[in-house]
Amino acid sequence: MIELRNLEKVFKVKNKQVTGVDQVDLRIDRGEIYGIVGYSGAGKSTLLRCINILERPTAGEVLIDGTDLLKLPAKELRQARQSIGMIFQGFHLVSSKTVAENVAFALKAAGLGRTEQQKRVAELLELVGLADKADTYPAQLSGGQKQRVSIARALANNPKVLLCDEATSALDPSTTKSILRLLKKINEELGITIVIITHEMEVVKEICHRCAVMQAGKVVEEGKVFDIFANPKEELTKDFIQTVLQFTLPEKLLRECKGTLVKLQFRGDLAKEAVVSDMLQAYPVSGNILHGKVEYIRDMPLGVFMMELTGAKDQIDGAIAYLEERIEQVEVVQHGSVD
Ligand SMILES: Nc1ncnc2c1ncn2[C@@H]1O[C@H](COP(=O)(O)OP(=O)(O)OP(=O)(O)O)[C@@H](O)[C@H]1O
Repeated sequence: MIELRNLEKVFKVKNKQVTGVDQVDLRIDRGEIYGIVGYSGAGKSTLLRCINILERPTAGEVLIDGTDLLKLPAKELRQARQSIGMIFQGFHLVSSKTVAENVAFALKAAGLGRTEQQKRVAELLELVGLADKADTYPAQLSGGQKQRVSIARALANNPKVLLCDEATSALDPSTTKSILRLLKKINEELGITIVIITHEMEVVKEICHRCAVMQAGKVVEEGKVFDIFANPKEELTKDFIQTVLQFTLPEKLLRECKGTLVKLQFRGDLAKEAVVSDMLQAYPVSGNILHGKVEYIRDMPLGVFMMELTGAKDQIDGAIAYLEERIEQVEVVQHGSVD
């Protein structure tokens, strides 16, 4: 439904040219939640703003349901943009207007009558869980509530697409979770396609179906979120994944650990249990689990744990080879110093 072809955005700053987005090809399907991650300056905001032509690309195509927005005359482009809602990190609410007036503003602009506006505002505030805040001013709301108002406003004209520009970056972790739950509900119940840019892999893990990783204006890796977590290819992607999957063992524990340390990563928590106990039965080694956790990537479990193996070297080598055959990722973090 959203297709970016050879997209490029070059900014002219004095005599210099700065490339914000560099030859990006991307396809986002109808009804999916798509994440775009990258460090600061990677080009995420510019890419997102090119989707609704808030930023006009210098080259390429922006196709929404097959129509290239860049080829539309001004009036038709304005209409097409009504089907793309957007929310921002800083909420962008009008402080002198009440919650209801902030939401109604988008409806007024679309030419809806007063009674219809009131009905729609009530529906939207109910949807975002703010039915009791209609007459409140933004200054009296928490950050999470302000973001809910901006989501209601973005949905006012029944968009097909919702663009989220670092929508949770200004919020604490528990408010972030509640906003992500709301976005997931909107996606599931209204079928709205959501594109979310973020520097937090946690956000991607929580709600996205697929994601792209950006660096220096380019998409360097792209795919289903679970596959990206389970099997990242690029170093940059691995860095992002580490922010969610990494655990560090206390130094004292590492110093005292004389056996061979292996890190196992596997899909599903139960599958692994049998593999490890089978390995311990097949090889005369001891296995001591030092750390383990199962992360849910959307709803699919991905387990990571660290185990210390002790025993004769050839038996440990055999045990590791056995694990490697059955578990997706086995990494020897430290070789044992004693048998
Ligand atoms: N209006 C502009 N004029 C000139 N250069 C710009 C403009 N907007 C963005 N850039 C440049 O384009 C590149 C990409 O910026 P962009 O804001 O899209 O990155 P980002 O990944 O969203 O970063 P952040 O997370 O910090 O917002 C950067 O080098 C930036 O300096």
